[in-house]
Amino acid sequence: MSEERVFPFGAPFAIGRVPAADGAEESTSSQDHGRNPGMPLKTDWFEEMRINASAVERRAGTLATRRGLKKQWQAAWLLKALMSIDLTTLAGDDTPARVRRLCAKARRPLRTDLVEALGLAEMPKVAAVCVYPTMVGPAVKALDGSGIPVASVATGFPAGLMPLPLRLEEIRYAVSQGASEIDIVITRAHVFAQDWQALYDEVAAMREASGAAHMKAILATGDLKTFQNVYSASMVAMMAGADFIKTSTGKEDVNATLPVSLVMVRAIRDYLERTGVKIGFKPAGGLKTAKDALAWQILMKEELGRDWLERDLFRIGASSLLGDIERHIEQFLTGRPSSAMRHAVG
Ligand SMILES: O=C[C@H](O)COP(=O)(O)O
Repeated sequence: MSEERVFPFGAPFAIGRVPAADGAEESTSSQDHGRNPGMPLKTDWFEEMRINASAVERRAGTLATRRGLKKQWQAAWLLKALMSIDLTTLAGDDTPARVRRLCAKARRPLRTDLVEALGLAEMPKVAAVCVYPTMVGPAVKALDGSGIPVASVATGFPAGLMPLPLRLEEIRYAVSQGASEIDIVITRAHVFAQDWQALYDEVAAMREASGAAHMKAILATGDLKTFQNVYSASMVAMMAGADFIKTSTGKEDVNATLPVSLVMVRAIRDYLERTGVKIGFKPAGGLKTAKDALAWQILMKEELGRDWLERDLFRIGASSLLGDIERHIEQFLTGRPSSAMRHAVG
């Protein structure tokens, strides 16, 4: 496979760059957008908001098709998606051995021959490894020296139905084990009761317990029932200091969907307009295909812009997406369909 076939726009892009949709390479150097300082609760920012559900569904439905990525850019976008993955294992039968295997994959998510064929100077890495609190220690050890952060779910994941002091203690435990990112779950009942003060107070307390660790707030949107609830919960989580808002635990009946993600990214856009603060977005749960990854990348770029293709503002939470991305990159490089059995599961 000649370099020209793979990169008709010229020299291979460097890690941390992604070609523009029109093919022009544009720098989007990774920058740390820092922490969300949060702000006092202002319910008037969302209580008056009316969301037109059919307009949301329509817009989400056209997003993935509106901007068909030119075939020659797809490998670059998929590589970018791979580098945005929070590679996850959150199963009752997780063991340190499984977590070590996952960390080995996080360090080397692509086969060496594919890395070479892409003309990359170094092995790309996933954005983070995401595990349960008791698996943080083994993950930190296995990732030592790699620069890959460990994210821990906490606060009684996935249901969140534990007393708040225990949920806060769980955060502190995960941080003490070396987690530098904490994925919290909100109390859904506060949303059903429209008790925004209670929701704000719990998320703010979780943010404080996270200390220097970046905090992602999982809204469990499949439980929240209405777009209105999703928008309001997004706003409250951001006001309370969440650095990222995340759709789902992967355990709800309905996990990440494009319409719900659209509502969340619009909330991020509104928050940015009002405060100047950039909040990250993490779709999670049920994202398994390269096509899914591209659809969410298009959503980010169309709705929020190029900065939200970088992993400091965009993550994909997934336990079984990497294999399909690797398969599609190989298919792109060879021009032939690649069999799933040639790739590691996950
Ligand atoms: O936070 C990440 C999710 O739990 C992953 O869900 P998944 O197993 O459906 O990919």
